[in-house]
Amino acid sequence: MNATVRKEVLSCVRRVVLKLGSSVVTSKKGLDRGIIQSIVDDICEFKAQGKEFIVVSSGAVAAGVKRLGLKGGARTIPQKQAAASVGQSRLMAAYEEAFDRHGVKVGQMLLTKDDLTHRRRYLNARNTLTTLLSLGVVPIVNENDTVVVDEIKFGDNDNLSALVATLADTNLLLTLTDIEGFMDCDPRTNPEACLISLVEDLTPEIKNLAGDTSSGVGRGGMASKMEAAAKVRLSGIPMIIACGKIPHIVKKAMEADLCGTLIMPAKETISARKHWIRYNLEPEGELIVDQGAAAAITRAGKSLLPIGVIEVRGEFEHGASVHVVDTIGQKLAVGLVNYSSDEMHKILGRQTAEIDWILGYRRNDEAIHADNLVVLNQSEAISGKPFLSKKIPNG
Ligand SMILES: Nc1ncnc2c1ncn2[C@@H]1O[C@H](COP(=O)(O)OP(=O)(O)O)[C@@H](O)[C@H]1O
Ligand SMILES: N[C@@H](CCC(=O)OP(=O)(O)O)C(=O)O
Repeated sequence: MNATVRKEVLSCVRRVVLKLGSSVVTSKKGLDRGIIQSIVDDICEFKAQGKEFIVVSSGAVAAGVKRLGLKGGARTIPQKQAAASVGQSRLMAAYEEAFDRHGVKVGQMLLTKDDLTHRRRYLNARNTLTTLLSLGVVPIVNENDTVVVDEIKFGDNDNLSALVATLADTNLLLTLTDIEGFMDCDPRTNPEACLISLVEDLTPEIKNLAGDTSSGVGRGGMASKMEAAAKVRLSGIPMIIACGKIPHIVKKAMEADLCGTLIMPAKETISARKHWIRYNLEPEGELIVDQGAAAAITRAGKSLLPIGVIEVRGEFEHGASVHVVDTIGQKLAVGLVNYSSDEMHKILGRQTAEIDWILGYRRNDEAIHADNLVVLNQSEAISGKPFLSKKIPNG
């Protein structure tokens, strides 16, 4: 069953985001050029067959720390940024050299969270990525650590790779780390840990099995890989988490070998635009809605009308992202609101036909149009099934 599912999922893969963790591309001595070369060799084999790859590579900070000889690592934010600056150019040089052996060109793309929040910049990033791919170039992506501080970071490259996978319309997110795959507990603290080789439905129970990092160089651990999985599966993209230290792991994973963990796409997916609304924007306020409106948007897929809104929280402009919340405080949806918070205060609870004479104009009939509204936990709510995972001890 597991083998059949893998073959089926991988048979239609054309474009891949390959995420390489710091623990894969670096060792205690700094950048691990041997590993990088062998992964690049595998990529080029598939590239020659017409498959496209985008590499999201961590390792700049870890490589920079070594290069700068910072004993005890980069402690402060400026130190991390300095290390990233030094390490990033070394990282790129290693990829240049490795791909050059195959006559393949690479292009660097350093992104910040802001780049993927603003719609125009998001679309620009998409154009650049697809143009690079059409020119046969392998884009090497990383977060632009030198200009961002913790509050405005993606935080980790797992989440960044998931956003890139959706942005670039890929068919697989292949994440290589320092561990066999996703296990039922952290193998570093529990030697009894078993590999979960197939995850069909990413329920909260499954996600809770993932812990933080203990590698010393990684960020986010398995928990951020599960966040990434939740993001890509909602775009219909499967994810494989496997160990980057295993020889020819890219080849094995792409050829449906039973390595690592395969996380299946959700049965109900959302469009790339709705995905952007849900995962790339930071909600700036809340609209509290009555029971009727809650049912209309969550069960019937309707727009949110001003009449169903009973309270407005926060200050926002029209076009901002806001949460839609029910009367017991549950976040039901997120969407782009057609009126500012000041306007919403005036029109809440009122009929659409009244908007004109209350405001003197009517921008839209809806507070949030259904096209700009994303119901949260959609896949779980719709499938309503208990989770099912297949466990194969150590393989
Ligand atoms: N349930 C789990 N299964 C596997 N690994 C886990 C789990 N929970 C926590 N981890 C930790 O996650 C680490 C991998 O994440 P991380 O160190 O961030 O790697 P990377 O640098 O590749 O992103 C593993 O080394 C392991 O210690
Ligand atoms: N942008 C950072 C990587 C941050 C990160 O997420 O690291 P990892 O958990 O190893 O993927 C760097 O290049 O060092």
